[in-house]
Amino acid sequence: MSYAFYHDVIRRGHYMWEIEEMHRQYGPIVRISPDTVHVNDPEFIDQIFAGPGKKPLNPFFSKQNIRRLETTVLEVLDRIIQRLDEHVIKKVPVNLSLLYRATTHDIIAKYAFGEDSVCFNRQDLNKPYFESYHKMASIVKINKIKSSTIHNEENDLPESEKSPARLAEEAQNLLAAGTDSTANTLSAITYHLLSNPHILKKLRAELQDAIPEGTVPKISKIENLPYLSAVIQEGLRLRPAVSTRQERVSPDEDLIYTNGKTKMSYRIPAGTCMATSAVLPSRLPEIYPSPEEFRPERFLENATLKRHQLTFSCGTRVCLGINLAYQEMYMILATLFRRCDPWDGTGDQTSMTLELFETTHDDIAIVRDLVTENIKDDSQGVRVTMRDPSISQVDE
Ligand code: HEM
Repeated sequence: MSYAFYHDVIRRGHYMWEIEEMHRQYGPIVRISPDTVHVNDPEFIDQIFAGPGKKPLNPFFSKQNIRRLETTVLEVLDRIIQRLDEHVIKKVPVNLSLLYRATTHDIIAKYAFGEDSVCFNRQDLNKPYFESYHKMASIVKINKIKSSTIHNEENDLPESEKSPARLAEEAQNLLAAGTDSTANTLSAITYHLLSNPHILKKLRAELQDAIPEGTVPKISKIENLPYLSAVIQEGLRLRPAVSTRQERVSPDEDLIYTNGKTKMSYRIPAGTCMATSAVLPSRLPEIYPSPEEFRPERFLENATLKRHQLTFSCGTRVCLGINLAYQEMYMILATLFRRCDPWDGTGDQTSMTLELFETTHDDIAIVRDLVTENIKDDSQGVRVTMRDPSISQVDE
C-alpha cells in the first residue's frame, strides 16, 4: 500500500496534514509519491501555475454574464430575509450553513438550468438533499438543461458533446462545484465575524456608509469596499473550499527551483507532476503571521498578499465560477451584516442581532481533504440565534 493511499484513503483525507509536516521538516519542496513533487512556496507556485485560462464554458461565467445574474441573486436574497424573519418570529435558531447552501444552490440552479427556488420552495431548505449528496443527479432535469443557457453558450460544441448524458454530467459538476464551495467559505466568514465583534463593527461601519438606505445592495455599490474585500480574502484564505492537490506538469522544460532561504537550487525534470493544495500556502506563518487568526487587516496592510492566494487556482485550470462566487459572497455578506449587529447581551440593541448558537471553531475548522475541505463529520454547521426588537415573537 502506498504512503499516499494510506493517508488519503484509509485515513480519509489526512495526507494534506502529513505533507504540511514534511514541509516543516524538509522545506518548501518535497516528494510526496514516486512521481509527484509537492511545492509550498508561493513564489514558485506562481511560476508553476502561470498560463492562460481558456475553457468552453468561460463566456457563460464571464463577469459580464454574471452581472446579468444580479436580479436572480437579489431575488434569492429576499427569500433569505424572509426566512430569517420567520426564525426571529418563531424564536428558533437559524442554521446559516444550510441557508447558505440553499442560496448558492438555487442561484446556480436558476442560472445554469432555469430551475426556480429548488431549495427555498421547501420548508426544510432541501436539507435531506444536502445530506445525501448522491441524490444530486435526480434534481437535474435533463430536458431543462438542454434548453438552458449553458447549452446556448456551447453552440460551437459538436453534437456528440451535447448528449443528455454529457449535459447531465456537466450539470452535476456545476451544482457540486458551485454549491458547497462558496457556502462553506461564507459559513467560516460568518463564524469569524460573530466571534470577533470588533471586526464586525468595522465591517458594519463600512457597510452603513456604503448602503445608508439599508436595502439589499447592488454589487456595483459594494464590490470595491476595502474592508469587505479584505474580510472575504481572509475567509478564502482560512477556508479555501477546494483542498485537493492541484497538479501541473511542465511537459517540455525542466524547471529550476531556488529556495529563497537556503539558496539551494533543485532541477525538476520535464514531465514531473508538481502539486500543491491551496490550504497549505495559505497557512505559512512567514507570509501570514499567526496564520490561524482571522485578521482581514493583513490584506489591507500588504496588497501583494492576494496575489499569493491559490484559492481559485490560476492559469489554465482557474475556477470557472470565480466571478459568481465573488458576486455571491459580496452580496450575501453585505445584506446580512448591513442588517445585523452581534448580540451584546444587554437586550438594549435596536437593530436585528445575531449570536452564535452551539457553534464552536470546530464547526468550521478543516479536518480533512476529500477534494473539497471537510469539517468534522458530526458538525451541525454554523447556527445563530436572531433577535429583532421590531418583530414580535411567538413561542413555538
Ligand atoms: C469560494 C468558492 C469557490 C472556490 C474556492 C473554488 C475553487 C476552485 C478551484 C481551486 C478549482 C480548480 C481545481 C483543480 O485545479 O483541480 C475550481 C474549479 C472549478 N470550479 Fe470553483 N470554486 C468556488 C466556487 C465555484 C462556483 C460558484 C462555481 C460555479 C459554477 C465553480 C465551478 C468550478 C468548476 C466548473 C471548476 C472546474 C474547472 C475545470 O476543471 O476546468 N466554482 N474551483
